[in-house]
Amino acid sequence: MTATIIDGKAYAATIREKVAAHVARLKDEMDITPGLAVVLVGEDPASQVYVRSKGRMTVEAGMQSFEHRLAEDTEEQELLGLIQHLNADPQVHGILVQLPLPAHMNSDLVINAVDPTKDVDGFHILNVGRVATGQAAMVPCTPLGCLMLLRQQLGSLEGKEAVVIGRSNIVGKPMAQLLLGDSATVTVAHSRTQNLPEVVRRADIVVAAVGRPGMVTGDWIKPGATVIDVGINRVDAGGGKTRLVGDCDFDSVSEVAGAITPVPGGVGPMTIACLLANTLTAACRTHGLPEPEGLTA
Ligand SMILES: NC(=O)C1=CN([C@@H]2O[C@H](COP(=O)(O)OP(=O)(O)OC[C@H]3O[C@@H](n4cnc5c(N)ncnc54)[C@H](OP(=O)(O)O)[C@@H]3O)[C@@H](O)[C@H]2O)C=CC1
Ligand SMILES: Nc1nc(=O)c2c([nH]1)NC[C@@H]1CN(c3ccc(C(=O)N[C@@H](CCC(=O)O)C(=O)O)cc3)C=[N+]21
Repeated sequence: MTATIIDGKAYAATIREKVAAHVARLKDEMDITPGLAVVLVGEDPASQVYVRSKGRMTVEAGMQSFEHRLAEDTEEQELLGLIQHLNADPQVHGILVQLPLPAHMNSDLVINAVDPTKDVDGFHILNVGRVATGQAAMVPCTPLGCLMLLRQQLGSLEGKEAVVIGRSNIVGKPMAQLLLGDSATVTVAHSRTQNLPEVVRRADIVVAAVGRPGMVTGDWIKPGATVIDVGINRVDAGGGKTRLVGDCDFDSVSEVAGAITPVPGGVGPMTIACLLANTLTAACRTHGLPEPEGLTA
């Protein structure tokens, strides 16, 4: 079997168009321009790339983009002060603090300092609890993007066997909650899981969020399964060049799977599209306006 390639890049573009159309109406009819503030602490080159493309796509969707870059050795208190300032700024509807933060900062404290209604990453403890209990929340962008791709590919997820590899707070755990919310039967695997290939072979749906290039191979995959590859790994491509690969060995997995997301061009663009969607949703909620349909879980 040769897997269908799930074109996350194209699907993300349709979401960004929907967002842009709604933003244009908000501006026209209500004189409201949704705004997203992105805070980057330190000089990590990969993070700088994400922050730049987030800023560009925010502006392309008709929203305001505010970028704050702080030095690596910034005191935690200064970052908390900036967050208070953004919480109070009516032009800012969404706040994203790029992770990971430098080691001298307490990430939980920083994340929970963001006003939960502006927490477009969905990492605040209140949003985590709302997602877990099925209440209206800000849903983390990467898992939301994966859920959208799965629904589009499979229709209903009800009763499907899903295996999520990875249990981080930003991908694995919220992904498991969303799959459960759609009535899949969910297993969360991690570095201590025994017989991982066997566990994964049961799955109709595999979400790989590990950070190990090519770890999942074709012999782990049930024929016809849908595979969502969240991994973003930069590897040596020879001649001083690098390239991005996922957590799945694309060539062998795509011979067995029914459908698979590529890296790049799969989950990554969906993450950014969902960030814009969350910013729009936050702006609508702040102003007590109806939310756009189909842009949240
Ligand atoms: N496409 C996108 O938009 C995004 C992509 N990513 C990418 O997704 C990947 C995961 O990110 P993130 O969740 O932040 O990573 P973390 O490092 O926070 O978590 C990795 C998880 O993988 C598990 N793990 C590690 N090694 C193994 C192994 N050998 N077998 C099974 N499980 C293992 C860990 O288990 P344990 O808990 O036991 O240590 C952990 O739960 C990365 O490649 C990252 O770059 C991340 C965010 C967004
Ligand atoms: N607070 C916070 N929220 C995040 O959502 C967050 C974060 N911190 N820290 C880092 C990770 C990583 N992440 C990605 C987003 C887009 C792509 C993306 O668009 N990738 C493109 C390729 C980009 C390239 O070529 O480098 C693709 O997969 O096609 C990747 C990774 C968000 N993260």
